[in-house]
Amino acid sequence: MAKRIDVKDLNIYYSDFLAVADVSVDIEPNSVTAFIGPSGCGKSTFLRTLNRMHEVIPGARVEGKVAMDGVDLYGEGVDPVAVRRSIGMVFQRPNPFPTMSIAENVLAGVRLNNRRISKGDAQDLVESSLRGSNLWNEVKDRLTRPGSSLSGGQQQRLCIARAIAVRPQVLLMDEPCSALDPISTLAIEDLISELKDNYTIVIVTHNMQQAARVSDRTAFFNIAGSGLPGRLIEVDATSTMFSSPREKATEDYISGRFG
Ligand SMILES: Nc1ncnc2c1ncn2[C@@H]1O[C@H](COP(=O)(O)OP(=O)(O)OP(=O)(O)O)[C@@H](O)[C@H]1O
Repeated sequence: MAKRIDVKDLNIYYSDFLAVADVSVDIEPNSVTAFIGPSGCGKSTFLRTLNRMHEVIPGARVEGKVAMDGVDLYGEGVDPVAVRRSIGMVFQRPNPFPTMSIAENVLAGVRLNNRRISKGDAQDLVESSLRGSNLWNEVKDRLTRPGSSLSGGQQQRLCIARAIAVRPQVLLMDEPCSALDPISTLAIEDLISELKDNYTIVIVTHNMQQAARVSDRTAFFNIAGSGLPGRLIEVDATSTMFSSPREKATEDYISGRFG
């Protein structure tokens, strides 16, 4: 079941460097939220705090609150591994395990979580996950071939299948199409629109047309200068952000005047 994420007064650090300051935003369930903004404003950094991937970097930490359906993800006793299981992530470059078979790639996250699974259940999970990522018809006859035998766009859909196989509630996508050709990009965008029936989706994108095409809400981040923290400038329905943003900086960015 898709869940909502509420962020309140979040400051994000790399050691002493305050990379992103004072973010408060609500991310609605069963919707696609796009993060846009110029390079270095902290979109990826902020995205990684939503499933506690940020703290994997030595010295990296946060102040403030990130809650999923009211539960503080940084609360005492919360297991970061469980957080990452319920909030999955898809990266910029498709990163299937190259020598592992297509089927085993889908199951990799499940196996990592030490879940025992019967052969029949594994087959069902492979099929449902690949159907969920719109890849089943293309690979059903070659599930034992290595992940690296697929095209870039297929590999990215394989990674999405791997992410949804662990049944997350939220999917974070960090520029998932930036390494893909236009056709594969459209396939992933169609898939994102379908996935929001079941998941809450957050996508970082440099492509404004993509944000306009796939997202329901858009959050614009900006940075006033190098060495200064990135900040969330405004967030609203995507149609509003692209037609009548409140802030001039948003309008300038969207209309290509900077960034
Ligand atoms: N591992 C890290 N260690 C230290 N500083 C980092 C690290 N990763 C990112 N930063 C810094 O944090 C700030 C935000 O970077 P981030 O990659 O989140 O921005 P971004 O908006 O996603 O950029 P881009 O659009 O170029 O991917 C930058 O100043 C960057 O140099």
